[in-house]
Amino acid sequence: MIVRTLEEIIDTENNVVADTWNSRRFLLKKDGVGFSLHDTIMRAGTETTMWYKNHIEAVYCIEGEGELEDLSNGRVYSLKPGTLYTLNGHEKHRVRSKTDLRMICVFNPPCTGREVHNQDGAYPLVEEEL
Ligand SMILES: CC(=O)NCC[C@H](N)C(=O)O
Repeated sequence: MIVRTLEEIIDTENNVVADTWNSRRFLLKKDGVGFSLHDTIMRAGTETTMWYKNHIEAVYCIEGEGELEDLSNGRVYSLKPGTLYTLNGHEKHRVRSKTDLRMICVFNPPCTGREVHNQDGAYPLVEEEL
């Protein structure tokens, strides 16, 4: 069994800070459970364009207000606590945060730790052995 707390992660390298978000990474590839799980804050007043070509990501909003745009068809959805989106078609998308948005993010295949978006908005696929 793996038991972790946010307090334990916050001052470690598993709190990954990028320009518009920071991601507290609770479970990673090395944990061997088949997915990674992150508690992520998208900062108020920012927008982030992403395109997870190599991963499926599910995102569950638990705090804040914002907007999600599916850039494959222009549809716009509001984000608020209780909203889940899943990029099962690897859709290019954009998140606009009106307030800080707190999102629980699950990735398959799991992230390995330090990933931040490349120029396409993707995370590279790391094929390292455990
Ligand atoms: C919602 C979203 O994808 N935010 C970007 C950060 C990423 N999900 C992460 O936690 O690594």
